[in-house]
Amino acid sequence: MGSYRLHPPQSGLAWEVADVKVLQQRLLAGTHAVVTGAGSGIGQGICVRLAELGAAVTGIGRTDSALQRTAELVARTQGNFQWFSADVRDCAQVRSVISEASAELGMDLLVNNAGGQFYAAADEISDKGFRSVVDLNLNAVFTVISEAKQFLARRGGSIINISLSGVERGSVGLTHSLAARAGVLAMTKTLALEWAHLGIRANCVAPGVVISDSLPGAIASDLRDRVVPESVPAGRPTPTADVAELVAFLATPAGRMITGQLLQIDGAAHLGRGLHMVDNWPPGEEGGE
Ligand SMILES: CCCCC/C=C/C(=O)SCCNC(=O)CCNC(=O)[C@H](O)C(C)(C)COP(=O)(O)OP(=O)(O)OC[C@H]1O[C@@H](n2cnc3c(N)ncnc32)[C@H](O)[C@@H]1OP(=O)(O)O
Ligand SMILES: NC(=O)C1=CN([C@@H]2O[C@H](COP(=O)(O)OP(=O)(O)OC[C@H]3O[C@@H](n4cnc5c(N)ncnc54)[C@H](OP(=O)(O)O)[C@@H]3O)[C@@H](O)[C@H]2O)C=CC1
Repeated sequence: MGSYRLHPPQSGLAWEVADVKVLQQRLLAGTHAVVTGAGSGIGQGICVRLAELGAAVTGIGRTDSALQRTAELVARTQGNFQWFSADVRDCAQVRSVISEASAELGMDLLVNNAGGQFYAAADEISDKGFRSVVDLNLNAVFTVISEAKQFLARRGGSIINISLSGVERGSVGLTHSLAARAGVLAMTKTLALEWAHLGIRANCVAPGVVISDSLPGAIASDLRDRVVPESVPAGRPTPTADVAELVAFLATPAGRMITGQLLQIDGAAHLGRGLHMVDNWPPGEEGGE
């Protein structure tokens, strides 16, 4: 048996199609979804798809113009979208917007998507830098969930925490973020236990590389042309639309027995050698964030 090596994807595969939408139209009509980090990238894609499926969607983020752009995209689908400007690291702001958004509507789906980090070696991360990333990717998730619980409990709602593919193993340059995401995974499993009797489900959805408009152009092309082909067994990035479709599926009754799970949507990247094994990745001072 030869050693395993990555092969470029064959041409003509069934998955070489534009964004695929498999869920029944209006499947989420009558539901209310709250999405953090709604003004760009994955969060924006999730908002648009949920609204297209009939959910009333509330988006949260810090930048009004970005949230306004999501509102415009949702409007094209005849969907229902409201947004609140808030920093998820600010507990008082979180409590205020979650309760204002959900007092009447209740909450059927909460997507904790706001997140991010900078790439840095562990010995280059200051205490403040570590805490800042953990605050965004772990502490804020707890605050949002804590406030949302009373509304999720009304009808039995679903929590989806957006994570990172490979969260169960290490990755060079991501000490702070992986520490936070591992904490979120443990939190997710624990809440799946504690709140199962309320009908509240909790799962993590962990995308592999998603090349969205938010990434700087040089990073995006390096990921697409070199890093992904060299590290993702499927040889391709994860489309935002695929993440949105999975999130929507988990929110439907068909997902009612799925809870406490980590769903990695990454073309087997988590089983591969890891992005950090590719030369010149993570990006250093020349190309990094
Ligand atoms: C399958 C795996 C895929 C992997 C790819 C993953 C991709 C993504 O996650 S895409 C998401 C895209 N967006 C982002 O990642 C967001 C980019 N980052 C940020 O927005 C910010 O860095 C932040 C939110 C994570 C932190 O912001 P903030 O709290 O405002 O932090 P400050 O600027 O005030 O800095 C605090 C502290 O952190 C130090 N620091 C910041 N950048 C770096 C750096 N590159 N290297 C080292 N240290 C850094 C900064 O210096 C401050 O510390 P002190 O110097 O001690 O004050
Ligand atoms: N892109 C990728 O390859 C991957 C991304 N992920 C994860 O998916 C999630 C979304 O990433 P992606 O769409 O790529 O990145 P973006 O940077 O486009 O999205 C992050 C969003 O979160 C918002 N946000 C950031 N900080 C805060 C805050 N303190 N309060 C409220 N909102 C905040 C940002 O808006 P604003 O700054 O206006 O507040 C932004 O809209 C993140 O958790 C990311 O780590 C996971 C795997 C791979």
